[in-house]
Amino acid sequence: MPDTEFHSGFVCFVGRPNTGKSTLTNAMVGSKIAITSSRPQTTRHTIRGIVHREHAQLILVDTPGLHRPRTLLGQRLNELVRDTYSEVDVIALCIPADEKVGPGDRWILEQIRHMAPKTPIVGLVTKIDKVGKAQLAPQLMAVSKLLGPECEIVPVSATKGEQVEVVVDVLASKLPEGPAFYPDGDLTDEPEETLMAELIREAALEGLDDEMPHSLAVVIEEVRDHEGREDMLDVHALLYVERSSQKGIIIGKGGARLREVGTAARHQIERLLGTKIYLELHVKIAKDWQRDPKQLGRLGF
Ligand SMILES: Nc1nc2c(ncn2[C@@H]2O[C@H](COP(=O)(O)OP(=O)(O)OP(=O)(O)O)[C@@H](O)[C@H]2O)c(=O)[nH]1
Repeated sequence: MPDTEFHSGFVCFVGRPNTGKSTLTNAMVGSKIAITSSRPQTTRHTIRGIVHREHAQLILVDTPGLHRPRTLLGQRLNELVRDTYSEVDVIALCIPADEKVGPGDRWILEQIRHMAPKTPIVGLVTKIDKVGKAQLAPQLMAVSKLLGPECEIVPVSATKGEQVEVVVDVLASKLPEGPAFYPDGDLTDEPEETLMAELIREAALEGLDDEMPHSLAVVIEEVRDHEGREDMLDVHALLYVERSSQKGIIIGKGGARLREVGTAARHQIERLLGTKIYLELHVKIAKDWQRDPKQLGRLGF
């Protein structure tokens, strides 16, 4: 009997670098990018995109990268990663069609199994347009052998749009039954600016303690074409904090930290938009902005 229930939930893509996770995310989401400030309180994850279909809503979340812990900070990060993996409803492990299954894939799988033993895993063999059928068949078998017989394997090409809907359907089938978390119409208003602000905010909070998140707001002041270059955008953003001590923390000694934040955020935004950007960040103090309705309005809350 066909399943006519609506399914909704959280999905994350994992895999070695360059395995096609972002490209597939974009192919699934299309032009719809989530307004992350409206994320449900049930999740602390950054939402990369929301896939709306008649029968399902998939919320694609970002997961911090896995790494071998060498320090206390490393351990803490891994705890965060563990929480993320165990909170999503399905994990999609991406392995390219044209690269042999290797120790990197096995290590990632071990980590996932260890951190989220109950979360279903789906194997995605990506970039299938790069290989012929003769090469694809053994790769599907190799991935199936890696994951075990209980896991579904889906071949896909994000760039050619082949099998993308099959990926959506298979992932959707692993999600719990339930209503959509987000209304359809929520997703398209100024998605890029909101997401840019969120990526900058994320980069600025990297490694800081729990207090700062509530005190930091990011506003995109201006986005325009870079003079003389069609392939580049200028983005000006303001980071609002509540106290001068916080300003110091964000900026760092001699501005070093802010420069790192800028670089990290720029990479993320360039990846998202597919264009080069010139990112300019300024930090301002807006005292008690959280409690001041006028300031809140200005900051877009
Ligand atoms: N031919 C082909 N190339 C692809 C496909 N999907 C991704 N690529 C290319 O593979 C490279 C890596 O893709 P990404 O989507 O950035 O990979 P990623 O896993 O998100 O990479 P990280 O951010 O490093 O983890 C890019 O050059 C993509 O254009 C595909 O379906 N076919």
